Amino acid sequence: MLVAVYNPVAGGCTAKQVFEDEVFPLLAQHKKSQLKQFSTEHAGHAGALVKELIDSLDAGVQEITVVLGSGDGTLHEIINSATTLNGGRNVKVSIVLIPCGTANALYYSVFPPGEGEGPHDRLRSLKSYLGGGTRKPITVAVTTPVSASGERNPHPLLSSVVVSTALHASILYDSESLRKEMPGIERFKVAAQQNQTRWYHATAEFTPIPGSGDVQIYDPSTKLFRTVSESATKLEGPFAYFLSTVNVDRLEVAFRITPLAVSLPPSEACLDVVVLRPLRHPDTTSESEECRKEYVNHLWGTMTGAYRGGDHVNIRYSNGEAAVEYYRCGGWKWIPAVDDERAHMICTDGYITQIERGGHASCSIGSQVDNEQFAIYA
Ligand SMILES: Nc1ncnc2c1ncn2[C@@H]1O[C@H](COP(=O)(O)OP(=O)(O)OP(=O)(O)O)[C@@H](O)[C@H]1O
Repeated sequence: MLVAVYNPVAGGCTAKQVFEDEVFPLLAQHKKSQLKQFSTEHAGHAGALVKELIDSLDAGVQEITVVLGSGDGTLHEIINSATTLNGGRNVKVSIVLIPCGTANALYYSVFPPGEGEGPHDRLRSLKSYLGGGTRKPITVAVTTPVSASGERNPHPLLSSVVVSTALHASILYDSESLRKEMPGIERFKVAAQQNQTRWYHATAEFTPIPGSGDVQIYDPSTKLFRTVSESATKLEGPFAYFLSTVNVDRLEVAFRITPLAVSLPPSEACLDVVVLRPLRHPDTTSESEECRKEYVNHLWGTMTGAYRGGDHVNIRYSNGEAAVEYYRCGGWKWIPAVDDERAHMICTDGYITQIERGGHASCSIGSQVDNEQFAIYA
């Protein structure tokens, strides 16, 4: 089954126009105009629609192709509604992605614009599909909130781009209220400034990559990953930044936060995690107001490297230590300090979930079955 779904309010509200002017005419040229078409009417609609369509398929039909005009958030809704992990049928979902959102992290990671390239072609996934191109599996990260009594939430949250806490989760949380006045990526920058002196108290624990059986860290002196000892797989806060990605090396077209996902690709599905802990900086001697203010310069000095092609991963402090701790793992557990309210926020592809006080969140790479259910035409 082939369907078209677009979110008319994603990004700069361009999806309707893009579909009418570019997507539908190209589909018609390829004799594929007989498809069901939907414009989403409310948040959550895309996920409900695709789930309904899957449920209506004849028993023998094992695949649905969705020409999707949206950002990463609407794709996130579809994945979470359709996944077998949340009771969905085991039907393969192939996405033809038309980037109509604000950040479009997945699209720009799969189709990065070349250096000095002009306006970016937003029909590359569609052209791949029409030309019989490749279905690239979408690896999922599975995040489970766990209550104070140790009860795992029965509905895990799937992500196809990012799972984060700390600064990034705060940015996504605060930027949502700025969406109307700032439809573009500038709202993320405003929210970042609002949160730049906040640190997050928590403990993070990494679990091994399933195949290799180890947790790895990037070493800028060798420009390679190495195995970390078991005792070094547990990190104490405070944290400024804690973010893991799957499928992407960037969160916006020019913000390559996990560049090694592409430049040093892993041999199997895993999570790339970028961590910044202020007290690792040689000049940061305490958690005082003064140190927090001073650390803002170090924070942005490092993070802006993501806008320079991802060179933050090679920045080193005066003591030779890497500014960024860049891990590769099979999963992680985030245990917020009970009295740090903001440390209880988890962001999964832009959606914010609160961890129960006294509880924690665990995130792991999806199983082979989970990682084979969804794919994007690339
Ligand atoms: N008709 C609608 N009215 C209001 N909200 C909608 C409607 N249709 C979808 N949504 C919601 O719009 C939100 C934003 O969509 P989406 O994430 O695709 O775009 P974006 O946030 O602009 O882009 P990105 O995620 O790439 O930054 C989603 O949370 C989705 O649930």
